[in-house]
Amino acid sequence: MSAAVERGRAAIIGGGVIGGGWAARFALMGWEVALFDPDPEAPRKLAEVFANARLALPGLADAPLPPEGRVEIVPTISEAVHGADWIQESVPERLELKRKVYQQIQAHAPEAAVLASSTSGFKPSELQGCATWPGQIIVAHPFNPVYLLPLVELVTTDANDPALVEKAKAVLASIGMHPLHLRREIDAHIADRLLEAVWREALWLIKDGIATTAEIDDAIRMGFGLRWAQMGLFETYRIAGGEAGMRHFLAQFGPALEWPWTKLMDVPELDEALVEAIASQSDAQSGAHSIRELERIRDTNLVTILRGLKARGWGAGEVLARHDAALSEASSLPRRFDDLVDLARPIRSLERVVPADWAEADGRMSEERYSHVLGDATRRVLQIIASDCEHTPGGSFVTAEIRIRHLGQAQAGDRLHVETLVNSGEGAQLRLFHALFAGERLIATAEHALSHLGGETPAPTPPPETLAARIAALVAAHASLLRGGAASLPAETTGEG
Ligand SMILES: NC(=O)C1=CN([C@@H]2O[C@H](COP(=O)(O)OP(=O)(O)OC[C@H]3O[C@@H](n4cnc5c(N)ncnc54)[C@H](O)[C@@H]3O)[C@@H](O)[C@H]2O)C=CC1
Ligand SMILES: C[N+](C)(C)CC(=O)CC(=O)[O-]
Repeated sequence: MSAAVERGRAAIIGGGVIGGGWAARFALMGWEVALFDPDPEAPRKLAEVFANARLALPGLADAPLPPEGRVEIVPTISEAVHGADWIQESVPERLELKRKVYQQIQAHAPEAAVLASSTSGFKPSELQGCATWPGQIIVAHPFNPVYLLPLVELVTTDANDPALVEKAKAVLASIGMHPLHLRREIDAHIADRLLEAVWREALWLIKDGIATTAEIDDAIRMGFGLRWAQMGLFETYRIAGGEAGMRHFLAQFGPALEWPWTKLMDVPELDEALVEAIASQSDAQSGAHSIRELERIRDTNLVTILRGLKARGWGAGEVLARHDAALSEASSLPRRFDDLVDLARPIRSLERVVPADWAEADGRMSEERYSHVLGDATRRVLQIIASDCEHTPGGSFVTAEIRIRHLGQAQAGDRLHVETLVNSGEGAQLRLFHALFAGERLIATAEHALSHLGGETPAPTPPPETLAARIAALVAAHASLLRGGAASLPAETTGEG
């Protein structure tokens, strides 16, 4: 679904915590962004959100990304929404303000644009109330940080054309999100209902002097919060029921629901004393870091967790894996031998961004990641050479030797690419030459020697005829580049400098 969506133009109305996150997600996924916010501080805040988002979001992908879209802060709503395909309203949570803003938006917006609200609590029918075109308005409720968390609750009404709803789902999936379409509208949607329940109990625990903010956070992050990151409530409790599963769990723990464990129905009064207790405990817990520092810590942790889930193909990791597949499909990197239109060019064998969790404490990409990236480039070249060919069962190339020459450094968030030459292919042996760039800077070269194993015997054997012919064609085409200095490879990389 996601590969089919054209990148378009997003208008972001309100550029605070949530609007800034939307702007970053759209722009980093290649959309043009126009943002309107009357706050004179909005450009500074937006620049800081973008700096953090650039370190975090692109590194979620193990696939080539589109170039970052242009971002413009404009002085009026009409300029922001002009020509927009998607309009995301993220102004403060006040119904009258939101309705006023829709009047202004709809006086200038294209009728076909989706007008989505980030509201945490209002139902779409309330937002559609006095609108010029109620059918254009939906709820797309994201989670902070919008540029990393995939969930977006999509809430619609009968006033919305099903085609507009499908378009909304496709756009959200194309920017790496997981649209959860609610069966019907309800105050505060699904996730905030759950969050509010936990929040209310937490406020009571502080008010009653049972726990501090730090202790409550430990109770979450050392235990059930970790479980919830990968399985939800029900799958987790199914396992907790033992071999008899959910029925046994309900029989054993269901009666507890009637015990006086919860204060859910009572709302603690948020009086001065409670506000002071929460705020001062929170200062003691986390005040040593600025909010931007906390955001960076949170983002790196989330990137690490999400990438772990992606490696397992589970939960939010499945969404990331699907998005990677769509990004790869949409990229211009060669995948098949026929994609090598001009054999006499180096093969563009990798494009990716350095993820936050690949960096040392000072931000530099750690040494083992050079081998990782260059290994991925080798794998891609081997896939290209072997594409659409019949394989000898068990036949494959294995690494015999890798020599890496370090020439510079990459940082978290840097865009990497690798250009590869095939420098020899005698018998069972294959040698590749990689040049690794961070942006335009050459940061490493590598020689990768491989042997072909035939499958039936452990001894190296020449690859099948078609593969051997392709390798020979590439060796011949690349020979002059290796001798004379490739057009897109600096002379020193090919040993001619
Ligand atoms: N903060 C959160 O954790 C989440 C908030 N939301 C929802 O997102 C929306 C925005 O919330 P936040 O970003 O947290 O608030 P915020 O206070 O950080 O940002 C709101 C922004 O809107 C701007 N603004 C005010 N009037 C405006 C107008 N007439 N036109 C354009 N911009 C205007 C403000 O200058 C401010 O920059 C709310 O509906 C909220 O419920 C949704 C998910 C999470
Ligand atoms: C506190 N909140 C209701 C604004 C939270 C959300 O809406 C979602 C989130 O990011 O937790």
